[in-house]
Amino acid sequence: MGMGIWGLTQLASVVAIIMFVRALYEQFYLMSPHSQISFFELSGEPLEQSETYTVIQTYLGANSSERAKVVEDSQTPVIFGIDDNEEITDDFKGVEIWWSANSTIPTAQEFSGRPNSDVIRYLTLTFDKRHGDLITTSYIQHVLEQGKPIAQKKRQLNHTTFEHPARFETLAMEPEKKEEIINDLVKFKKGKEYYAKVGKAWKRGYLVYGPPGTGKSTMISAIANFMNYDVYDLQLTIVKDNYELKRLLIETSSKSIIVIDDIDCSLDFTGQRMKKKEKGHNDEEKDILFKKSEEDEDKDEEEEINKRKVTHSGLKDHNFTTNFVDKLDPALIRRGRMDMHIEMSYCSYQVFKMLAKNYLDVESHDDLFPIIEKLLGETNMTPADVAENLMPKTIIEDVETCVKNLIQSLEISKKKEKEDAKKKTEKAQLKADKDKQQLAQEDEKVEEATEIFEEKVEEASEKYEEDFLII
Ligand SMILES: Nc1ncnc2c1ncn2[C@@H]1O[C@H](COP(=O)(O)OP(=O)(O)OP(=O)(O)O)[C@@H](O)[C@H]1O
Ligand SMILES: [Mg+2]
Repeated sequence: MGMGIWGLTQLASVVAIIMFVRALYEQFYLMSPHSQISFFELSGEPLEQSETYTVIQTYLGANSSERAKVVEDSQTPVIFGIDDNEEITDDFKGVEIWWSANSTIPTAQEFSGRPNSDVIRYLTLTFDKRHGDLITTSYIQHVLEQGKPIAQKKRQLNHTTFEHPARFETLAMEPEKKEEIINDLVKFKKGKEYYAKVGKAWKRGYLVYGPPGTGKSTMISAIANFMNYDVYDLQLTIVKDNYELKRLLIETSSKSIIVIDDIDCSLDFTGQRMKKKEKGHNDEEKDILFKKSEEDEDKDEEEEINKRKVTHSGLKDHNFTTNFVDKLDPALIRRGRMDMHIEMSYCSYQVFKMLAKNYLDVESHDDLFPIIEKLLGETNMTPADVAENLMPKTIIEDVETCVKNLIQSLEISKKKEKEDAKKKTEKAQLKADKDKQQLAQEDEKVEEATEIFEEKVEEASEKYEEDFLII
């Protein structure tokens, strides 16, 4: 009906008006159309990435179907977010939004405290000014809500951006053992063809174990530096199943070491581990699994998985554990699958000498070194504690004072160990006495009960006799 009153001319003029408005709009659009909001990577706190930045990056990465496709096709690791100078277009309720990733060289000191702080990254959101309200009220909230859960999952895999100063040269351990590990790594690195020839996946598993402070983390840093790989921290406690683990592993870039923090999940480990645990729950185990994948014939694409097992008593009963154990591919974590077992142990005299060389630049001392050798044979001290004791406490402390400090600590440690042992014996004795006492008490009770029983029997038979007589 409405259309009926519109003649052709009217319609033509409406079209004209629309076109005119559109031209005006376009002109307006080109003149002052956009607003921009930027989100910086750093939160202002040293070494801390802005949560918002991470969440947005995650949202953008997860949202880009095109990127996902590329990933599927080429089997390249998924890298969340967008890369420098890349642009992503998003659509929200029919409104187009543009995201770009940029970086700038810092001019002020405000972003200091970050290793490799050569650039500051930021994400810029560009949108039509007319949609300002929608963007600032709904869209940003939408992005954060969508990105957050994924970002949280992603955090299971923390890329450690710190520099790792540890090198094999400064890692104190028996030289033969160290050499064996280095040779193994070199062989692995060069073994691409060999692995392909024998039809084996190009991967390598290491189990690093030992009490706290014996250098397990230092060993991993040394390996990372030696292989020139990135280090990722993966918390197995949050990984629900195999699928998720695989997804996380794909997320890592190639040439990376993945450190997996794991609670004691009582996998079918050998009795050796159980024996260790009996000694004390301080023992820690750490698995490293190296995995290399071939992507480019010429490129040395490598991936490492470093799996770490921590025996933290407090975490033992946690639910994730059982979930995890049930669902995770045991092949990835079983001790038997590890190609090499590396035991990090308490400081030996040989290890002490390396630490003394590293920390004090001293190779021998006629009077003091023999004392240390004797003490190290009598008490257990971790390389971490030895190193700590060797470090000059003040700038005026000389080598001799430092070595003497260590001797003092070793003596204290020896005394404490003796006292602990004594206490333990005393405690055991006390318990034995108590058990004996309890046993005696129980015997007494049995005796008493027997007496009562006999009395009762007697009473009963007497009564019986009486009754019998009555009858
Ligand atoms: N074998 C070692 N050689 C050189 N330095 C060592 C060694 N072991 C320990 N250290 C020193 O002690 C510190 C702590 O060692 P590290 O963190 O590697 O021990 P860990 O076995 O990983 O301990 P935790 O079980 O507590 O994680 C290191 O920063 C390093 O300076
Ligand atoms: Mg450690």
